[in-house]
Amino acid sequence: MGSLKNEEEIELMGEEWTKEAILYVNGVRKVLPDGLAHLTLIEYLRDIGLTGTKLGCGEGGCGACTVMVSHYDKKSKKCVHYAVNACLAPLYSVEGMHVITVEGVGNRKHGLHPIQESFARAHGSQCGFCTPGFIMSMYALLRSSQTAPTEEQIEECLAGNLCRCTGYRPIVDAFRVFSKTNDAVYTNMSSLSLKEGEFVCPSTGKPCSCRPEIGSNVHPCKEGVACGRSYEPVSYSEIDGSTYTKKELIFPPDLLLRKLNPLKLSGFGGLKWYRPLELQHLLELKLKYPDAKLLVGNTEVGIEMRLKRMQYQVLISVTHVPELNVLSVKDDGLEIGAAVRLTELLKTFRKLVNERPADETSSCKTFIEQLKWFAGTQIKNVASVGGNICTASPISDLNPLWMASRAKFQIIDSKGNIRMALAEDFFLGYRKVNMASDEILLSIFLPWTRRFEFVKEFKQAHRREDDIAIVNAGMRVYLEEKGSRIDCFGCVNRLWWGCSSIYLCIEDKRIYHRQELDAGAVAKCFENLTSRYCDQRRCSWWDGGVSEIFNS
Ligand SMILES: NC(=O)c1ccc[n+]([C@@H]2O[C@H](COP(=O)([O-])OP(=O)(O)OC[C@H]3O[C@@H](n4cnc5c(N)ncnc54)[C@H](O)[C@@H]3O)[C@@H](O)[C@H]2O)c1
Ligand code: HPA
Repeated sequence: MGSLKNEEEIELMGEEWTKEAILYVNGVRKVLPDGLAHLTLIEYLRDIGLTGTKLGCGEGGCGACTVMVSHYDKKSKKCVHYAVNACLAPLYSVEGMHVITVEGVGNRKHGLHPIQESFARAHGSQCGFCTPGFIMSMYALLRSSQTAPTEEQIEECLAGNLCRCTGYRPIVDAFRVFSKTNDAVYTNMSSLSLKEGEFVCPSTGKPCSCRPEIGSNVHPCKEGVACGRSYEPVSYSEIDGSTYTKKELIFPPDLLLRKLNPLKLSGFGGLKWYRPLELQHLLELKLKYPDAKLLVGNTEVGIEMRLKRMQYQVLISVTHVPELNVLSVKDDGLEIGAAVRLTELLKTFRKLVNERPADETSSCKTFIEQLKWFAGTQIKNVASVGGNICTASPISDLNPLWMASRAKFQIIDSKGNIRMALAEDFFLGYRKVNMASDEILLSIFLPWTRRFEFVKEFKQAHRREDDIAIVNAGMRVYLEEKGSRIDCFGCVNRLWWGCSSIYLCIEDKRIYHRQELDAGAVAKCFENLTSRYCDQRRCSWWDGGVSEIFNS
């Protein structure tokens, strides 16, 4: 092994690595010293006295640690704002960014922010532990929305925040005042949908039987006695921030002008942390440190290091490597860089589904559906497509879909040689993939679906949102003249991961011929498949036959 000096010299070839790291927290510039690579963002925030951000589960599941991160996106020339779990974000991952915590949103001394005020008035807070996280999720949604969000978007942004006191109703009520509510949905309701004695309540906008006394101006709901509601939602104009004296924190101009640098920092126990800005330098690092862990969202590695006590000596954050962030629409499909975040991917799929012929986007639709249940917004904002693929976890919600969609993975080695692997050949077993130690995943190619080809997702978990699958699957139906076939890929109860060996082929030549095809027939076919899994699961599902289905 060469001397430290020689190693340094080799590392410093090519790129000008620097240890200069800065961060803005609630509008205040902080210089991040070297030596903190082992710290998470929440540890740092609480160390500097910002204890409003709470540490709950420590694995990105409860949202108590939610903060908002903003950075300047050179491609779109815009500042982007998003919620993240500070418990998983490595401190240096937010270098050059602006972090806003609940303290930066508002407080009793300088005035509550309208979000906080509405939350308090709706009794959204009880024990208070989860409150900062809810406020920050909502704050990030409002700051990143061009127009008022819909109620669905509000619910979606809260899927990664847990509250064990309120039952969520007061929280949703508190935030509802910021939404674009289509009152016509309620007020134009046909009288047929109202039961006798019911009318549309002017207070709640929903059917109820609390009609005011004739001649009385007082509506019972206004007094908080009818409809079982003690809280009446107030309109946004009532919470106009008149008590909010502090201005909204802006994106620091300093960060707009700042040039990003490749980082080489360190942490406790000799931990090395790199942030290359070019693919070539990433490959060089991988050649030099074959065991280095690549990081994007750290939502898997962070758990491995903290909760499973796994130790890595070299971490390479690949978030800023341009080739890994490609999202390119081609004639025959979509190319997705391995570091593309799931939120970005979701946005792209939604756009494609609107723009392209329906035939081509069956896979895109199924990814949109599955991503709803994948994890909370904070996780999707940072977790990458490649991180999920390379983890090759048997509970992965997306990997069966890549296989069913005939996706191909582009893999590059440290010398720059590129090869392609079919998704269905890539997964070798429990957390094992077909990739050598000097190789990394460069991108994913998702082909458009063909005519008469349909892809569908399936996930069965204990709880609908933000939970680990017991069974999940990706299925493809392709209808051909000579009979049709269904290919199915999936995993069962974390115990088993089959990939190539579970290449399931259930042929149903009886019903599905191209001529007979309609959307209903395909839906029925998927329903049969999924109910088969569910039934099996209910009756001592593993021993009782699921393994048989998967191995047949
Ligand atoms: N914590 C949660 O609540 C939660 C929920 C859903 C999903 N997830 C995780 O989301 C992860 C995806 O995102 P992430 O970006 O946070 O993962 P990550 O940064 O933790 O990296 C995960 C793994 O993928 C490897 N990796 C990443 N990019 C690679 C590349 N281009 N080539 C080769 N290896 C690469 C890493 O070295 C690491 O082993 C999944 O692995 C999944 O476990 C977490
Ligand atoms: N979904 C949910 N949780 C996970 C996944 C996933 O795909 N991978 C690891 N944890």
